[in-house]
Amino acid sequence: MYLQIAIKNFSQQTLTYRSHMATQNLIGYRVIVPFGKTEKIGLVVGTEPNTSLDADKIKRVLKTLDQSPLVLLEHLQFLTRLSQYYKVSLNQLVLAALPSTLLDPEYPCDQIYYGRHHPGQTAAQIKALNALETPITFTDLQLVLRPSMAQTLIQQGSLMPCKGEKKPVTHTELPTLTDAQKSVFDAIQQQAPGPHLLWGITGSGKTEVYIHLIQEALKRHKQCLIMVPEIALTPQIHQKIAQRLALDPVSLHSLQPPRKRTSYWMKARHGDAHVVIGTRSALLCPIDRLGLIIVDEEHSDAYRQETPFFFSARDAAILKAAILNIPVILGSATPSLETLHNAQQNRYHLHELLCRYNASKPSISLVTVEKDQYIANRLIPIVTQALANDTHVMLYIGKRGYSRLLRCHHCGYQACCPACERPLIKHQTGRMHCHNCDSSHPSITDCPSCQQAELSQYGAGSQKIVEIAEALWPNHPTLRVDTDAMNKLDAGNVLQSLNTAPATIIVGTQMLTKGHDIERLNTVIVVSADHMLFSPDFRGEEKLYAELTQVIGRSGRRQTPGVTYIQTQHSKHPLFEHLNHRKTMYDYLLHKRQEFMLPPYQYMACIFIHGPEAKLKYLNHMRLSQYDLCQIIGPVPYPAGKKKTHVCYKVMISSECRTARGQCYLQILKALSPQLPKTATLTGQIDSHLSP
Ligand SMILES: Nc1ncnc2c1ncn2[C@@H]1O[C@H](COP(=O)(O)OP(=O)(O)OP(=O)(O)O)[C@@H](O)[C@H]1O
Ligand SMILES: [Zn+2]
Repeated sequence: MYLQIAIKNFSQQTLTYRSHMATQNLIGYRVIVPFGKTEKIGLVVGTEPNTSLDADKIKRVLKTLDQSPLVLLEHLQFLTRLSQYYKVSLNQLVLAALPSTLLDPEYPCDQIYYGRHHPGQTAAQIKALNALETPITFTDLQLVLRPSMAQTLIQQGSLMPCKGEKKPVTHTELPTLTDAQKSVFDAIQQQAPGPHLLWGITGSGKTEVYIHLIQEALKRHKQCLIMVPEIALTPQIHQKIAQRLALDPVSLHSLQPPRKRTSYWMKARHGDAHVVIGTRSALLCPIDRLGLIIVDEEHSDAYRQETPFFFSARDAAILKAAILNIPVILGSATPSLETLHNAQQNRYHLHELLCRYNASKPSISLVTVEKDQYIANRLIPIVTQALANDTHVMLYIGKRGYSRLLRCHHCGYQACCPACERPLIKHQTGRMHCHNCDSSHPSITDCPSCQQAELSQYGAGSQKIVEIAEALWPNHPTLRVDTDAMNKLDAGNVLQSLNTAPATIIVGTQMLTKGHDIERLNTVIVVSADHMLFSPDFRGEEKLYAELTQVIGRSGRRQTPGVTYIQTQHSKHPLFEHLNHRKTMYDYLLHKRQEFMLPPYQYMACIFIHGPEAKLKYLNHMRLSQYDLCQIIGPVPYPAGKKKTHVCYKVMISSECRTARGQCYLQILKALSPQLPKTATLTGQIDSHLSP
């Protein structure tokens, strides 16, 4: 018997080994195998009775590590389907699905235990548990604890071997759903399984509906997965679920230290966590008794993973739910055009929540600003009054940094990133940063091109707005929320703490927009919305609509009505005209897509070729052959990113037929790869909507 084993190796393909067990089915088990002069841990993903390889050269597995499969068959089936759809190797997907410690040969491999607090533990036991870093192997456990203590903890279930069991759920009383929420809840219960779009305006209580659905799933001894687009949203939902359902959800995200992540992953895998909250990678965790998936803020681009391979966690969630035959809820106030289109075509069930819970819809005013003004004069007393009323004020600015452009008024020189040619952004530290490729450069004052003038600064980023706010309202704290100021997890915690903080001016970027439920925030000012009105990205308007709706939605979420002021120089733009009428807005956006033959009316894919400039010059003149039912554009030059000496080319494929698109994509990859120099890399994105 030959085994296909997923294992870290250069080819990124699974490797073949000979089984050491005659009869046992090892699919889903971890094994130790010889690898060159060392040994490695791999996961068995398939078996075959024969092989076309030279049988004498195939090495034998040394040892099985797990007592039961670590990855379930259904989950392997999901990963296989995902690999077929995104044309990514199964090996890569399996490696991404497992926490790194579980494949680390340095980590001794015997039975793994993880710690669990529960009532009735003595102070000494709690202390011992706290001192342990779990998950822990049996061997390590003997080294860290007295054998008698280890024994007791295992016996009483405070240290759980990774096997899985059904933990009882405590029944809690949930807030009563409103009639509208109840009818959505009932409809989902009746129509499950399959994809459901929950299109509910901001503050309509989508989270409350999720919690009721989770409670029902728990009663059926199922586990639930809630996906959030950003780590910043995990603390809030974690706290809400823990409180409402009296249980301890586990979170899975990339900012966790490896051991902690492994411990949580194990709890999810073995059924010990009733509710798992996570960002896109959580979807790859083989949750034992998964009965419900919720994809909150489904429209978010953060569900798209680009490296090391491309996939959309939202779309993958739909695939997973189909394989497991369970419901998947896509929730948003501003669904993506793809999802809405699918609902309109009856491929997804559609549920709507049109009113806020116990609050009115915030009002929107457009405010004209003069070119050199950052905050319109007429808004200043409004903010002052809001702060005096002990309420928070949000100044939303979609951009980080201090000033956005450095230009010479004499010769027109503009400071740009030497690597990717995007404008450099000045930060308060004085240095200039490229937000595209994350590089940092020393500041320049005089124009390096004509030496005739100092560079002038244009456009404000969040740092500048903080400076302005501090000067205007010196007696109130300002809080800057962007990726330069804090990491995403801290942002979530800081925003949570605002509920009890004095009246604060919150200045921030997109980290603020989605899902946050901040009390006493009634006044929101969008400092500038114009940067995306004329974006070259065909999704620019869709994104701006979502961004604005989400920002507006942060205000007035309790009794006092919210007011949003949008500062613009283009108040006649159709986007503003439809801003308050979601149906006509979506008609407007969808109509444009149909007219220009863009998604969701077309399926797209992109291929990127990265490499040294000299070696890829020939791509400038290359003509790719045409494929039936597909349009192909490129190769065309594309911004290259970090490496100065490298260039990038992009090929775009679009088709009305999904299968034709997929085949064409593979054929182009096949045609391109043998021609490329070794130093070049080829990557691809299926369903990618990157702007041309
Ligand atoms: N039936 C209910 N009973 C009690 N409180 C509710 C109910 N429905 C909603 N709420 C409260 O109303 C507020 C807004 O609800 P929630 O955060 O669920 O809205 P949402 O639709 O998820 O909004 P967003 O899209 O902006 O994230 C919350 O504080 C929530 O607890
Ligand atoms: Zn750059």
